[in-house]
Amino acid sequence: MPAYKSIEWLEDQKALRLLDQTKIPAELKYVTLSRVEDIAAAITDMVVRGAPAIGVTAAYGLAVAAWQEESDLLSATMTRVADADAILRASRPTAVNLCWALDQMHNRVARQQPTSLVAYRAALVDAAHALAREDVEINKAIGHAALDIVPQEATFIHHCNTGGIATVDYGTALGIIRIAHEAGRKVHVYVDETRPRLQGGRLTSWELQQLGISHQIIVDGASGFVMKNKSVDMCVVGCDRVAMNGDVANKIGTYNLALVAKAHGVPFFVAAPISTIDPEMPSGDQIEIEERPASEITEIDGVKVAPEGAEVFNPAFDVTPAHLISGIITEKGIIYPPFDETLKTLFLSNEQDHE
Ligand SMILES: CSC[C@@H](O)[C@@H](O)C(=O)COP(=O)(O)O
Repeated sequence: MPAYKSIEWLEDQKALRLLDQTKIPAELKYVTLSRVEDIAAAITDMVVRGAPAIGVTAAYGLAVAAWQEESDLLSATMTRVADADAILRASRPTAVNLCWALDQMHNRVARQQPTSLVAYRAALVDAAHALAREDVEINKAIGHAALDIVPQEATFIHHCNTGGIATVDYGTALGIIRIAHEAGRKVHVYVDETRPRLQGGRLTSWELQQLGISHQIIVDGASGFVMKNKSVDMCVVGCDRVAMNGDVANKIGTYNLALVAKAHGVPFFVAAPISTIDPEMPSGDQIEIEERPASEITEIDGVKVAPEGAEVFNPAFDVTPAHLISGIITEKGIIYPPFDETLKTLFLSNEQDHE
């Protein structure tokens, strides 16, 4: 059992404790944050990362903001929380979970109709706890739904990091692998190292080690060779946003992996909590793709590896078109192409569940 918590509310300090993902695997280090500005910076700087994890972190960020307010006025605290919302919403653009979690916080707190500061702060903390709890349940449900398609002996290729640290626990795509392993399936994972931040080589490999799951790190460019020469049963990846036509935004390199999978006839599955379906996005073309600093590519651990002055284009995500996706695995089951109608139905049923 992993002995770490990705995200933890410290009730005595009214603060959020995050596992610092920039330090793994060298160190298991936590940061304690009691200012919303620091929480937003932790999201931007990827101290915490992974779509569900940043959603839940932002949710707790609102609770932190409510305690940061020094006046004992409900109205001033609500203004502080509204300001915090704007800061958190702008911390990373691609994962829809961030905005979804913030919207959920407001809806859930409003349903409580808190009339005192004490009740308002408590409602925020309770709503964030609920989102955190639900995240774990959703991930387990995704993993169990996938058992139907995971063979008794299963070899996966996995991209980026979608595990317990990218969520509150279990993970989405990595949760599928974990639950298959726990269910007694014989599992092996080829772990895309995932340039430039090495979420695979640093984080996924570390998580799989803790879980005792057989795996080998490969460079991103090796997936074609691996699919050609090894027997790969399926690719599983996570996602940051699902458009209504089934296009999916995920870590840069996911699209390449999907193309290679198509070329080799390897099924390509996306693990997606229903909260990642974005009704505002008709297709992947409208999804905002975050661009990150050049230094992520030109430097490794602070050491320059590119020529001085080299220009860089560093999109952090790409969009995999629906026609390359074999299925989307959600907490309510696996959906298959064409995705449009099923995505609409799933999204609406999820809305009703949260009313
Ligand atoms: C369960 S995590 C799903 C996605 O957020 C994950 O695949 C991913 O692309 C993470 O990107 P990152 O830039 O590391 O936050």
